[in-house]
Amino acid sequence: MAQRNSGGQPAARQGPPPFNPPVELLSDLSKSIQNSLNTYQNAASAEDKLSALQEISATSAKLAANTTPLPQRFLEFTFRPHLNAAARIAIEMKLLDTLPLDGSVITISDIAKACNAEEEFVLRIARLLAAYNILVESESASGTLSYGHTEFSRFANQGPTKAGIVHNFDNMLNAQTGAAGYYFNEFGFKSPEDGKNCPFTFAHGAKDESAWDIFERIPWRGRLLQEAMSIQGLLGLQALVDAYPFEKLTPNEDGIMYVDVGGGRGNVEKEVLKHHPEMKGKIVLQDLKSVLEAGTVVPEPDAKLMPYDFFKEVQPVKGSSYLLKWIFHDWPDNACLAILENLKPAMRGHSHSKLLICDLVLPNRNPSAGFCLRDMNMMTIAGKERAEMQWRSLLDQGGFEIMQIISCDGGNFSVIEAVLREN
Ligand SMILES: C[S@@+](CC[C@H](N)C(=O)[O-])C[C@H]1O[C@@H](n2cnc3c(N)ncnc32)[C@H](O)[C@@H]1O
Repeated sequence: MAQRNSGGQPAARQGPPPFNPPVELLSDLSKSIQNSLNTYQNAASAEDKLSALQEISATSAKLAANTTPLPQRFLEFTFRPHLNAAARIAIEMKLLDTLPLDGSVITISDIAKACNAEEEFVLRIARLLAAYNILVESESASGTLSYGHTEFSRFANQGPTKAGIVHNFDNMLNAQTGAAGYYFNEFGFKSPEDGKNCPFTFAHGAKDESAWDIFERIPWRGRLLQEAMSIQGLLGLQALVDAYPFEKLTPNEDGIMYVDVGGGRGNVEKEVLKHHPEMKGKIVLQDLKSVLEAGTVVPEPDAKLMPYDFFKEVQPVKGSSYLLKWIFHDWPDNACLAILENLKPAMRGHSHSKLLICDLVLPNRNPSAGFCLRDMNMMTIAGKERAEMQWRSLLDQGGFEIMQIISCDGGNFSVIEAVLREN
C-alpha cells in the first residue's frame, strides 16, 4: 500500500523505483534486432542495408536504456557532457595521434611521453574514451594498461572531424551551457525568433549582434566554424553531388550555372568540380567578404568569388540558380523570408531559375537522436531544423513552390528544389 503523508497524499518516493524490466519487452526488442539483422544480411541495395543498420542501432539503444539500472543511467546521462570534454582534451594533447593506425595498442607510459603529459592524466582521459568504445583498452599480464584506436577514433582524428569536435565544443556547447538555464527563463520558453537575441548572443553578452557577427568579430571563432564545415567532405557530400544533377542546370546569359549563396570556403564547389570539371568558371561562390578573404578551397577562376551579404543586398547575379546549403537552418523563419526576398528579383522572369535549399528535412515522426541533437545545436543561434510541412509553409509564405525533394545519405542531405511563383 502506498505510504501517505500527513495531508493524505501519496508520499513522494525516495530513491529509484524497483528496476524489473519486463522480460517480454526485452525479448521483443531482441527479436526486432534479430529481424533487422536478417534484413541487413539479405538487403539488395546499399540504401536498404543502411536503413536496416539504423533500425538495429535505434532498437539497441532502446534495449540498452531498458537494461541499465536507473541510477547508473542517471549518472551516465548527467555527466555525459564530460565525455565531450575528454575528447576535446584528447585532441588538444594530440592523444589520438600517438596511437598506432594499425589498431595495435601502446602503453599509457608511451602515450604520456609522446604527449608530454602525466601518466595518471592520460589514464583518466583514455579510460573514459574506452568506456564509450571510442578507444580499445587492453591489460598485459603484469597489469600494464594500453590503449589503441577503434574505427571511430580513427575517423574522429581526421582533420575535418577534429575541427567539428572543436567547433561544437568551443563555440556551440560553450554558448549552450552558458545560456540554456537562463536565456529561456528571461525571454520565454519558445524557439528564438531573432538572430540577435539567442542563446549564443546571450552567452557572449552581445548587444545587437548575431552569432555570425560574433564569428566575424572574433576571427578565431569564425575560423573554427569554417574549418568545421569541411566535415561534409567526410559525411556524404559526394552522395549529394551524385544525387542532384548540378551539371544540368540552365546557365544564365553570362554562363553562370549556379550561385552558392553563403557557400563558405566552397566545399560544395570543390566536390562539384571534381565530378564536373566542365563547370569550371561557371559557378559563383558568395559569402561575407571576411570569409572569402580568409581563403577558399576552390581557386578563382574555377569559381568566381563574390562578397555578398544576403540580408543587405538584392542578389546581384540574375537569372541563374541559387544553392543555399546549411543557410536556412541557421536562421528563424523571419530571417529566411528576408533572404528569400533578396533573391526574388534575380529569379523573376527566368522560368529555368531554381532555388536549391540543402538542409535536413526532418521526418514528421520519430526523428533520429542525431537529427534532434542537430536541431538543438541550431537553436543555440536561433536556427532550426525543419520538417517537410515546415519547409512547405515557409517557402509558400516566401512565394516559392517546391518542385521536388531529393534525399540522400540516409537523410543526412536533402535538396529542396523550388521555383518562384510568378504572380
Ligand atoms: C553553416 S555555414 C554553411 C556554409 C556552406 N553553405 C556549406 O554548406 O558549407 C553558413 C554560412 O553562411 C555565411 N553567412 C552568414 N551570414 C551571412 C550573410 N549575411 N551573408 C552571406 N553569408 C552569410 C557564413 O559566413 C557561413 O559561411
